Amino acid sequence: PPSSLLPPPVRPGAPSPPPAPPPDNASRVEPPEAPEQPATPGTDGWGLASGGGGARDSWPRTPLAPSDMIAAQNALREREAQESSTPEEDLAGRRAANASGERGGVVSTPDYGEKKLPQALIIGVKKGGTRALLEAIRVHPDVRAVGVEPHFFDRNYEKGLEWYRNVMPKTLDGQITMEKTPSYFVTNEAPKRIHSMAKDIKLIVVVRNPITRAISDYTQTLSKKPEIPTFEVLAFKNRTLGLIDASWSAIRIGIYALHLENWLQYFPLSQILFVSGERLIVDPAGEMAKVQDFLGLKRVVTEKHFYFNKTKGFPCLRKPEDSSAPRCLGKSKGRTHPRIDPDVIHRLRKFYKPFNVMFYQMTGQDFQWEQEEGDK
Ligand SMILES: Nc1ncnc2c1ncn2[C@@H]1O[C@H](COP(=O)(O)OS(=O)(=O)O)[C@@H](OP(=O)(O)O)[C@H]1O
Repeated sequence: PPSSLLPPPVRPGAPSPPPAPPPDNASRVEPPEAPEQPATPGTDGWGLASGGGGARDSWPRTPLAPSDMIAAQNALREREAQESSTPEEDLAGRRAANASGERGGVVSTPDYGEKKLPQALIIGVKKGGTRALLEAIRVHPDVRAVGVEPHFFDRNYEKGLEWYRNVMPKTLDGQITMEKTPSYFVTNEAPKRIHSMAKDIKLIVVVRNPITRAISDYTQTLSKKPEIPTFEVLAFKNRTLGLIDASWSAIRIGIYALHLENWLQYFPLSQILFVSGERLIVDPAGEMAKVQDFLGLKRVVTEKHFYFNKTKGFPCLRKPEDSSAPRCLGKSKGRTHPRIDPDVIHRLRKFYKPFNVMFYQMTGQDFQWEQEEGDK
């Protein structure tokens, strides 16, 4: 199997506990609740939440790398751990949406009901399109989702299930509670922990061409830390020999077959939905139909909820007539990727191909990444 081609993953040390997230602060619907689990004093509580899959949660580099590389990589990792994928950063026009007390075209339910543990999770992948998916599915009146990433099963697990439940929005009978934390997909302990909470939970993974995903991941880091080495430098253990550094998290996260193997020890394939990150952009309604079917929901989110915003280059959620606020994701999505040396792309294609093929076999879905240019 492809995993035998890889160096064994190095287990990271226990991460330091991050600040506690506030309750559903992304609910665009209801008036804010009094925080039962306030953010740690002196921190912003949320701004430091990872965009998911940062190296801290997964795969530090091997000690074989030269020391200067390790220093650069450590710096990188620290920065990745500080990446944010909060709705504040991701969503344009959220305040306006809040002010109008409206929720993606669906009139909100007031703050009734009770907080429940999630019945469905978006577990990955980082930079796959997870924010777009969450924002689209929460338009559905039978879905309530926490907008921020709770990172319960990777960083906050010791806080316990009651803490986790408190992070969730209140739901009415029949509504599904959801959250997204893209780093779960690459967290070794996550499947076991999630299984012990709810073995019938539904899991959603948004996957994207691993090469594009890696470049997107790198671009995010670069935007915060312009002095990091080039993608080409970080991608190789030995460029002359063409040896890809599979321990760099940007590369490692894209070895989907490897991570999936871990999930399949605990969950049947039928409990996992794989959403194409590429199709989520070109046919959001089509992908949302699959998501709603998988969740056992009526197909409420359809073509009429989306329009293609040419300026952004992405689909955005349509607003109801009485509101002018845009519902496109913010500027942290759709950053311009740096141009990567075509030889490096070529080498990465060769590297990922066996893993991609294995992933297609495991899932029974062909995501057609071999047909793509590489970085799109
Ligand atoms: N509708 C819409 N609007 C904007 N962006 C969209 C959309 N659908 C998918 N995408 C793609 O989502 C990519 C970011 O993925 P994530 O939201 O999973 O990132 S994160 O892990 O939460 O940081 C982001 O990656 P980059 O383009 O590389 O920034 C987008 O390509």
